Amino acid sequence: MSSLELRGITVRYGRFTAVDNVDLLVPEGTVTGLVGGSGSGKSTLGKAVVGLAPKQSGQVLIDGREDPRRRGRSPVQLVFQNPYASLDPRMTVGASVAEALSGGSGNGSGNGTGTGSGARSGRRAPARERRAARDAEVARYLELVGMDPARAALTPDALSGGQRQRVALARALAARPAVLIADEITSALDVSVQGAVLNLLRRLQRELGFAMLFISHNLAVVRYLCDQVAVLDGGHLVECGPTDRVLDHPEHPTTRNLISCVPDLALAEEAS
Ligand SMILES: Nc1ncnc2c1ncn2[C@@H]1O[C@H](COP(=O)(O)OP(=O)(O)OP(=O)(O)O)[C@@H](O)[C@H]1O
Repeated sequence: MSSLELRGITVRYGRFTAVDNVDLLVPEGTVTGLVGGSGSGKSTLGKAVVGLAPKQSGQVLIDGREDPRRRGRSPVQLVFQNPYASLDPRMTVGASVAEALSGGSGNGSGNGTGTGSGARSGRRAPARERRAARDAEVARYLELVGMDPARAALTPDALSGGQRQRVALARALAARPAVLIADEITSALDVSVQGAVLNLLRRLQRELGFAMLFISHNLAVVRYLCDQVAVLDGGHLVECGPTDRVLDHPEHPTTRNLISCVPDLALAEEAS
């Protein structure tokens, strides 16, 4: 299990500061919800963690170490809001997931989901065997996210939004992340499949034990999924604490304001 620690992260777009000196710890194996109004800097902070936003200053630490790349790849995976944009339309589902697998067959590292079928003896297996091992591993990741492995041969245009988001998750998990950043991953989906994807994410997070930064507008979902909540306002982290404490007894006016916009949570707070 791994932790994610952000120290003094600042992101500027030209002269505009989108994220200002943010410190945040996502303890190992736990989920932190990142909430805030529109434009408060949530996505920018998530992108800065994986180097997709221009970080002016600050450090991203995994298990206390900066940039601990494994096999040349980042231990942090980001799943975007839009499953239609996050997959290459020309690649089959199987090829997409296979691309994310580290070095072909499993190495038994990371979250322990590898097959262990690689050439540890030093002898390189014939191409046919390597392909079969890779296909088996792709099938396992598709099964992990509740998809029929027979769909590996399809391209994304043959899938529904919910199925595409499952493929995007399978792809992220195939990279065996220590940390997953989920940026509004259900907001582009039909309400009827949002619950299924969230249940899946909760189950996988518990089973595989990765740390997760869960970016969301939806405080009810944050309550369901997150151990702690961090609140952004104008690029500043204004409040952070255990989920029940922050949502039931908010200390900052921004948090109170966010809660007051959700009728059920506002009533729960009034009743407590
Ligand atoms: N590439 C960019 N260039 C310039 N400004 C940007 C860029 N990306 C984001 N911003 C600005 O940075 C601020 C934070 O944007 P960000 O997308 O991180 O907010 P957010 O909290 O994720 O909002 P939302 O919930 O609406 O997605 C906004 O004012 C936005 O306009």
